[in-house]
Amino acid sequence: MANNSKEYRINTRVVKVAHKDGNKASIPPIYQSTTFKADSIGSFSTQDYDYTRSGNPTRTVLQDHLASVINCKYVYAVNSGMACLDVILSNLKPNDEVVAGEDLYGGSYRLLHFAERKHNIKIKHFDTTNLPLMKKAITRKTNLVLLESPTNPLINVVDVKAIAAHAHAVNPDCVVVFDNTMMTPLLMSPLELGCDIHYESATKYLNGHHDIMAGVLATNRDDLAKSLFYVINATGSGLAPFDSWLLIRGLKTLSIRLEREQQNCMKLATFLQDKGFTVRYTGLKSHPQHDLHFSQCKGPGAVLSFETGNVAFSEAVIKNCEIFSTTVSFGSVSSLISLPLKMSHASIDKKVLAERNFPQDLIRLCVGIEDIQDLIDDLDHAISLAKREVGAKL
Ligand SMILES: Cc1ncc(COP(=O)(O)O)c(C=O)c1O
Ligand SMILES: N[C@@H](CCSC[C@H](N)C(=O)O)C(=O)O
Repeated sequence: MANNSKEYRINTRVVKVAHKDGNKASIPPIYQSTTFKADSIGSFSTQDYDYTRSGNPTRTVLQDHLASVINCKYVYAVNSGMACLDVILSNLKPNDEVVAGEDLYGGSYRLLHFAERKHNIKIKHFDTTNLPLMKKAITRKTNLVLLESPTNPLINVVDVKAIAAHAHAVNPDCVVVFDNTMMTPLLMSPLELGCDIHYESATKYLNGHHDIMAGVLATNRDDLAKSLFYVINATGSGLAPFDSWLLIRGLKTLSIRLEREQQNCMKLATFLQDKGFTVRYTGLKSHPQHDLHFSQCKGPGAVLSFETGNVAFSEAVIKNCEIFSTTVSFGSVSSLISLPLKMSHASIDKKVLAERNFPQDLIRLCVGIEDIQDLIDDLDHAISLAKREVGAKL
């Protein structure tokens, strides 16, 4: 895969989309075509494009662009973040063992256990923040390790370098996979920390406008690239041309969006902490893994969660917000608020959530680019109304 602008810094690479167009269009054209003509029957098998499931020029521009942003050898764009994990799991064999976090995004948890039931894969969950425990859990029998950091929505931080190094030391064939949805390539480089596959839901920050579903898989390993592409082509999960084009467009503003979202998020975290709530955000010095986070990331991201101590109160805060809309997802220019237990993480069995002490009152904020004073006023107003409605002494 071409990596044309490696010499530039990431904030430039994210804007500079390399492409060749016969008409010198400044923006890459959308090849809204499922098929491509063969010069002759003989040339069919050697031409770059024959059928969009196998490859499409707009998707190629996106993938090359992302390879430049991520600074890696191979990128594949697929039709959702979950499709990334599905493609990865499709390469496992019956009885293969997966070690994953117990604090994973709800949809990832659901897909892992679907694969366990359907393909007879063994899934083991551990507290990934506990390094000695992880070192015991990952053995020579472990075929795949799945990590997320900071986790969604508990904002727990994982020592990625140490876990990847251990996994490869005990089993050189173990594939270490990292879900980088919360950080993006701008804030974290999982491949440089020793992971074999970096994937993320491009539905979130990479696109940034909540108008497409997409996923991105990145690797430097030739063997893994081959097996990932095999599944994408065989199953048809490659990203459609128009969505690829929209993602190219969205990506160009990633760096300024993220900068503003992080500034806003930091101010909201401080505001909520000053109000007396228990805030989970790596940008706060009070986060127990603040230093570990900043040893592997360039910023805190723009998702925080906080506990109020009272489920009814949390629900009332959410209901009374006006700018923060009650919506799942994150990474968009607009701010969102949600109750993970009943929304983004509702796909995890209630019993499992209870066993893991998942806070029922946990509110998640996904911070956008609006005026910070309006965001603070919106939350402040919602908190005041909630106090009146629920009568909580907070
Ligand atoms: C951390 C994380 N990974 C993966 C996904 C899945 O992405 P998608 O919704 O694009 O399938 C999500 C959210 O949906 C997520 O929050
Ligand atoms: N109904 C959806 C819920 C998606 S949650 C999306 C996002 N990852 C988040 O954390 O908000 C489902 O069943 O997957």
